[in-house]
Amino acid sequence: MKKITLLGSTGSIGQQTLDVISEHPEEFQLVSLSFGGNLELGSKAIKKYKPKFVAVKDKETFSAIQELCKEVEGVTYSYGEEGLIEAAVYHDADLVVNAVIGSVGLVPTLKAIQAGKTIALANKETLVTAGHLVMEEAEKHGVDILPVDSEHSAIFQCLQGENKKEISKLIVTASGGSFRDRSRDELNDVTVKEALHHPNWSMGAKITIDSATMMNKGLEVIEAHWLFGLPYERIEVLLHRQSIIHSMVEYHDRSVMAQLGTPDMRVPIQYAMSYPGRLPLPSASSLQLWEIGELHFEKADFNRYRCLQFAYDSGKIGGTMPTVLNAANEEAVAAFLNGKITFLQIEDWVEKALEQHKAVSRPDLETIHKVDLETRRFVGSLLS
Ligand SMILES: NC(=O)C1=CN([C@@H]2O[C@H](COP(=O)(O)OP(=O)(O)OC[C@H]3O[C@@H](n4cnc5c(N)ncnc54)[C@H](OP(=O)(O)O)[C@@H]3O)[C@@H](O)[C@H]2O)C=CC1
Ligand SMILES: CC(=O)[C@@H](O)[C@H](O)COP(=O)(O)O
Ligand SMILES: [Mn+2]
Repeated sequence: MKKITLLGSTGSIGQQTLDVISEHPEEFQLVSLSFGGNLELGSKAIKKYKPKFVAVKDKETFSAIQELCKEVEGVTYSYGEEGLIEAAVYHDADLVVNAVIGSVGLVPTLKAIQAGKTIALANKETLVTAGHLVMEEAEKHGVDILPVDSEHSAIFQCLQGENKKEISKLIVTASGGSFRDRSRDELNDVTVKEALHHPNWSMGAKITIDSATMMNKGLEVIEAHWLFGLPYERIEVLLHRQSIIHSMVEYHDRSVMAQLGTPDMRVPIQYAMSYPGRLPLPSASSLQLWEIGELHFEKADFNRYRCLQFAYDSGKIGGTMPTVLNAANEEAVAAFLNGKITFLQIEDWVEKALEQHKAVSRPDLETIHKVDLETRRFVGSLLS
């Protein structure tokens, strides 16, 4: 029986992680969870899974959730950043599924690693903003960082039993997002509703917008760099509109390994949770390639998807540059979702934030926090 902590339990990945736990009650027990402010889904999970520890975003939610779940005995509640960290290091858990959104996931991940927990990582912003700190800490504490992101899970699966030294390149597939069939000129007045309509995946709002700008793929290139230790020159992005091939690895004999499946995040979530073994998932659809008929591929266009170029450039510069990329993008996406800026202004804001920053190499946690905050302030000032 693996004892699980789930950070971000009310989100898209969080809810699918709960589905996986429900499919395998004899394999997984939820002992600690966190959520932000979604009292409906939060209380439902507490009543069903009866965790021992619950952390929420703020004091108001902290009071409300205790009232809503007063019949569930033996639960300790907490809130705020400290609460999220307490949930992450909860003593009885073996594995932490980090499914929070944004760089708020960084410190809980570092603390969970220091507490010796295995990490199933969906929260890619953690690796983008401070990948070197996370990987160093994982190495130091002998902790596995298991990818949940579908592309990285695919690569990880293609690497099983292979020698990493024999990899020639990683091929990360990209759907192209909500606006893949529109030209740049047609993006001037797209709406939030249109942007939130991903062709293949049902996901949280922020990642769906990232997918439409292709920043998601940029963040994933940086994520792959840290998880698999390859230089950016050997990480390629390939447009593949069906999201059936989740990513590939080319070895130096030119053999290419791919992982395929219907787009269903429960598969990579469960693989990270069951690793090194596999568990059945009968409710997932079986891939019928004859129904799909053809798989489609295109070269990634860096002029069309400027955020992809920004991500490669930031990753190659390294240091605090990806921290700026991530913080500026988080702020810009939130502003777009709140109707304050247009879709194309997202990339303008990110570009301006990157231009004004002088990268600091090998930043410590304090520097990461400082740069993250300064970037958010800078980007905020672009509105006024
Ligand atoms: N969705 C997907 O299919 C995929 C997602 N990912 C990655 O997984 C991560 C989660 O994505 P997704 O599930 O879509 O996101 P969602 O927005 O659906 O969920 C985010 C979760 O984090 C919680 N949360 C938000 N802000 C805070 C905060 N400040 N403090 C504590 N908790 C907070 C939310 O709580 P509440 O809602 O209660 O406020 C919610 O539980 C992201 O990094 C994303 O890039 C990767 C691959 C696929
Ligand atoms: C499901 C998943 O892992 C997402 O990151 C997904 O890949 C988004 O799709 P695109 O960014 O390829 O549109
Ligand atoms: Mn992905």
